[in-house]
Amino acid sequence: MDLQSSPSQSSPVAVLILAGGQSSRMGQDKALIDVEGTPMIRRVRDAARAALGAAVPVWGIAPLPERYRESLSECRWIEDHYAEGPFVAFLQALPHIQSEWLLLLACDLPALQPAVLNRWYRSLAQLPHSTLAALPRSDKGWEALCGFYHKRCFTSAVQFLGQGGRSFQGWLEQVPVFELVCSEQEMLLNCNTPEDLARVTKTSEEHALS
Ligand SMILES: Nc1nc2c(ncn2[C@@H]2O[C@H](COP(=O)(O)OP(=O)(O)OP(=O)(O)O)[C@@H](O)[C@H]2O)c(=O)[nH]1
Repeated sequence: MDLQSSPSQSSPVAVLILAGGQSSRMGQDKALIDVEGTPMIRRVRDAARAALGAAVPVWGIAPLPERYRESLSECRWIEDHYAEGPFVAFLQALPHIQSEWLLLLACDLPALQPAVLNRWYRSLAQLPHSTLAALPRSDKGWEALCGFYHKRCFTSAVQFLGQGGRSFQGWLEQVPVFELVCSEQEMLLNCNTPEDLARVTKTSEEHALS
């Protein structure tokens, strides 16, 4: 697996959005579904920018980047040559992004709260040097696709890949991860099914009315 690239200019933090996979539970490409009139992938980008500043570099990785270019124009796209899931996509993107911290986000997180992402980002400066990732937890375990990774994690992630590892959860069991407090668990909702989508739409309509 070739993980080389020409590195970009460094910045303290960047955002990486994952778009790809099968969307088999949704039955159509989740990234492009409108929630409150905005494609889900753009909502994710907008929340990240609101949290980290409009100038934060935003990257996307997808097997077919052209599918998303219109919805996410001001984004640097990387082609995912393997389409072997989120961990392998993340590893392909890391050599392109030289920021100290990377906020990794799935494209199917329509309820992200910028204030929470901002609070998490500000907490990173206090973490021990050994920390490679800072993530929230849910009852399913680490929320690997909604949190921060330090650039030092690359070596360990490549080693894990070399041992045949392909899953975030397996890798995260082996590295120092800091738990980000998340009492706002509703923002971690992955919109995977038409039922999830109906719930998100109903919640946003209720907020609009209140
Ligand atoms: N670039 C890239 N992103 C992926 C890949 N597989 C999944 N993703 C993204 O990872 C996130 C989580 O994906 P999942 O919901 O677990 O999987 P999915 O294939 O999209 O959906 P299902 O078929 O319903 O499981 C979403 O943002 C997907 O777009 C992949 O192979 N490459």
